Amino acid sequence: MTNYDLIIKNGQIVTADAVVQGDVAIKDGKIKEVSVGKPIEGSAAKEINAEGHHILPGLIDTHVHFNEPGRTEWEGLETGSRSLAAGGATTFFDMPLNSTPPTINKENLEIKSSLAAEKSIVNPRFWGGLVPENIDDLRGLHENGVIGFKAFMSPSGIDDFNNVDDESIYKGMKEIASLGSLLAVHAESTVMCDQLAKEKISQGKVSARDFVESRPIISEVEAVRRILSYAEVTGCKLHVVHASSRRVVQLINEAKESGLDVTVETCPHYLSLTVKDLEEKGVLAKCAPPLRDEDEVENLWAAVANGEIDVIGSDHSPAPASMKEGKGNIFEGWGGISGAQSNLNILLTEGHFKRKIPLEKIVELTSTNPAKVFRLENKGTIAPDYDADLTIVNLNESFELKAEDLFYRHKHSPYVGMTFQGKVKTTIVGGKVVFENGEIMGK
Ligand SMILES: NC(=O)NC(NC(N)=O)C(=O)[O-]
Ligand SMILES: [Zn+2]
Ligand SMILES: [Zn+2]
Repeated sequence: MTNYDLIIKNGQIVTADAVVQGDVAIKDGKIKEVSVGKPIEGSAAKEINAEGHHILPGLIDTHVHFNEPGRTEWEGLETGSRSLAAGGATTFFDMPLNSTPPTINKENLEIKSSLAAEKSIVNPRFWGGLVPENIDDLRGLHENGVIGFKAFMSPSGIDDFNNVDDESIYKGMKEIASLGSLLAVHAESTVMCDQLAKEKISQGKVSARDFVESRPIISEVEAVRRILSYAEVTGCKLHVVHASSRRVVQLINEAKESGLDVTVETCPHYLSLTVKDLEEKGVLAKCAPPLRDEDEVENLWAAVANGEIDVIGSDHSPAPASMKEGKGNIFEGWGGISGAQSNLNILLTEGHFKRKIPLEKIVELTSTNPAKVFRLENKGTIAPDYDADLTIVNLNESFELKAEDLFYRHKHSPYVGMTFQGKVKTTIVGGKVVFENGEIMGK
C-alpha cells in the first residue's frame, strides 16, 4: 500500500533556519512529513532520489510583469510561468501594469485571474494597481484577493497606468490602510528624473552613463522619504520595490526602527550587473531605477548579509527583442530586465558561492519572507502541513546560460552567456513535478 504521492529521499533540506539531510513526504499537494536522520517509512507512487542535491522551498517571485491579457506578444502567463518553474520558482505576484486592461478594478482582475488559472503552471497571485482614477475600486480588488496595491511615483512608461501625485498617494494610502492591505511603490522623483533627462537629451548626452545620471540615487531617496511621510500620516503598510542602493535600504531600515510598518525589495540585477554592463549590453540591460556602479553592488550585498533587505523579486519586465536593441541612445528603448528564470542562479553564484551568503539567507529572502510579508498561508518553508512547493537544485553543477535555455517568449536576457554555479533539476508545485531536467512537465 502506498501512503504518499511522492517521497523525496536523502536531500539537503534548506529552510531559513538550517540545512539538514533528510526525506520529504508529500500527499494531496501538502508536505506530510519531514524526516531528518532516518528514512521516511512507507511508500509512494513516485520517489525522487535527491542524494547530493539541495531541496529548497520554491521561490516566491514578488515582482513580475507577465503582460497578459493584452500584451501577450511581449510575454504571457504560459511562457512566464514556465520560465519561473525552470528557475525554481513556484509562486509569482504579477504586477498590475503592462497587461491591458491593467489590474485597476475587480473586473480586470477577474479577466487576468481566469487566464492564469488556465495557463500558469505555478501558483499565480496578483497586485492591484493604485492610480489617481481608481480609489473607489481598491475595495473590490482587495476583496477579490490582491496581494496588495502597486503605485508609481514617476511615469510608468505605460499609457493606461498613470503615476500617482501626492494627493492620490494620500487618499489611496488612507483607503488601503482602512482595508488592512499594503502599498508597494516604485519610488523615483518625477521632477528630478524628468528635468535631468530633458537636460541630458537637449545636450545630446544619451550614453549609458548619461541615462544613469538622469535617474540618480537621490531621486529614489527623495521619493522614499516622501512616501515614508505619507505612510506615517496614513498608517498604511508600505513596501518599496526594486531599491537599487544601500542608501535607500538604510532609509527604510531607519523608518522601520522608528516603528513604521515598511519593507524593502531589491532585485538580482542590482546585485549582479553594473553601469559597465549597461554600457556593454545597451538597452538589453536598461531598467529603472538604473543599474549602479560596482561599489553599490557590494554595498547591497552587505545589506543582504546584514538582514536589511526583506525580499528579493526579479522585476521581470520583458519586451520583444526589437525594443531591447541598440547601444546608442539609451533613453530610447524599453526599460525592463528579462530575468525571472535566473533569480536563484544569480543569488547562488553571486551570493552564496562568491560572497559566502548562507543558503538559509537566500531561502529567507526568496521564499520565507515573501510568504510572511504578504501573508501567504502554508507557504515559504519545508515543514508538515505546508504546501508542497519545492525546488531541487544541484549545487555541484555549473552551466553557461544559453538563449535557447530560456522559456521566455523572447529568448533574450542580459544574463545570457554567464556561467552559473548551481542548477535547478526539479520544480514541484502542489506536489506535482512541473519541471524536470530541462523540460516542462506541466500542462
Ligand atoms: N512598466 C514596467 O514594467 N516598469 C518596470 N520597469 C523597470 N523596472 O525598468 C518597473 O517595475 O518599473
Ligand atoms: Zn517599478
Ligand atoms: Zn516592475
